[in-house]
Amino acid sequence: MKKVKLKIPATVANLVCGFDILGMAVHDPYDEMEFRLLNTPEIIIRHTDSFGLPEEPSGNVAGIVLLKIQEYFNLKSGFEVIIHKHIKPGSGLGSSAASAAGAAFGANILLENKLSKEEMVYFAMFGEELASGVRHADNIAPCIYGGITLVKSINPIDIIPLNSPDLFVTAVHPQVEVKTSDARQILKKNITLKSAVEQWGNIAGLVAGIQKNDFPLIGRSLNDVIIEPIRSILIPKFDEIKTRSLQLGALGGGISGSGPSVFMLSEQEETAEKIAQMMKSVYDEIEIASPVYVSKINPTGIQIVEEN
Ligand SMILES: Nc1ncnc2c1ncn2[C@@H]1O[C@H](COP(=O)(O)OP(=O)(O)OP(=O)(O)O)[C@@H](O)[C@H]1O
Ligand SMILES: N[C@@H](CCO)C(=O)O
Repeated sequence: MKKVKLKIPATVANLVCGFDILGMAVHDPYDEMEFRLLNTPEIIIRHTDSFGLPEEPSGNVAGIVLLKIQEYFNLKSGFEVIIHKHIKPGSGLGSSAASAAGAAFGANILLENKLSKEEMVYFAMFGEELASGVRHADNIAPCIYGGITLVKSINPIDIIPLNSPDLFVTAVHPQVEVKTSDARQILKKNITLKSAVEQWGNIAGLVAGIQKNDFPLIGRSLNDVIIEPIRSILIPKFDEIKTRSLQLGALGGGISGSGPSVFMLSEQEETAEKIAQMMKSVYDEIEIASPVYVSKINPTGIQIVEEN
C-alpha cells in the first residue's frame, strides 16, 4: 500500500498583533510523520517521542483529522501514522497544528490529491478544536501554504498567502506550561474602540510591511495592545527578553501563538544569534530550561521527504 513521509514545520501564530489571523512557518523545530494507507478502515496512531500524547485516534489531533476525512469520503481504507514529534506540545510553536495539518496533508497524498488546500485547512481545524476547544487556522494555514499567511475568514475558508520576507527568527521556549485553552480563557471578551483602532493600524501596517519587504514598517507594526498585556503575565521575564532583544537590534517580536514561547525577527543572522544567547542566559539565571531556535521564515511549509 502507498506510503509517504513528511516534514512539518513549527509555526508562529498571531505574529503579535494578528490574533487568530496571522501565522508564519519556520524551518526549525519540525515534526516528522510517516503515513501508510491500510486495506481496512482502521486508524492507527503511534508516537516515537516521549511526550505521552494519546494514541487513541479520537484523542490525538492527527487521529481526529483522519477520522473526519474517512467519514466524509466514506472510505473503506484506513491510515497508519507514525509521529516523530520534536515540537513540544503546549509550546506555542504550533505542535498540535503540525500534527493536524500533517494528517490532512498526508491523507491527501494517499488519497491521490482529493483535497484542495482549503479543504485540508477545513479538516485540520478539527484537530485544533480538539487541542484548544476552538477552531482556528493561524498555525495550520502557514503549515499547509508555507511562509506567512493571513486567515481572512474560516467560514467560509479564505486564506491569503503573503510574501515571505528574508528574515531570521529567534524563538525561545521557556519550559513553563501554558495551555492554549487556558491562555484563551483569560482573554477579555470585549475591547474598547480605541484599542481596536490601534490594533487595526498595526495589523494593516504589518501586512503592508510584509508585502513591501519594508522591514522598519514590519518592526513598528509588531505591537499588540490587546492580547500581549494579558498573556505576557504568564511568561517569566517576558518584558526583559523583549526590551533586550530590541536593544540588540531585533525588528520586533512577542509571544509565539498562545505562549510560553517568545519570538523575535531580525534582518541579520548575527543579531538573531546574539538574541538567542541573551535569551538563553536570562532563563539560565532563573534556572528555567529553555531551548532556543535560530531559524528563518520557511516559504514552503510541509515538505514531502519520501513517497512510494
Ligand atoms: N498529535 C498531537 N500533537 C500535539 N498535541 C496533541 C496531539 N494530540 C493531542 N494533543 C493535545 O493538544 C494539546 C497541545 O496543544 P496546544 O494548542 O495547547 O499547544 P501548541 O500546539 O504547542 O500551542 P500553540 O497552538 O499555541 O502553538 C495538548 O493538550 C496535547 O495533549
Ligand atoms: N491564535 C491562537 C494560536 C494558538 O493556538 C491563540 O493565540 O490562542
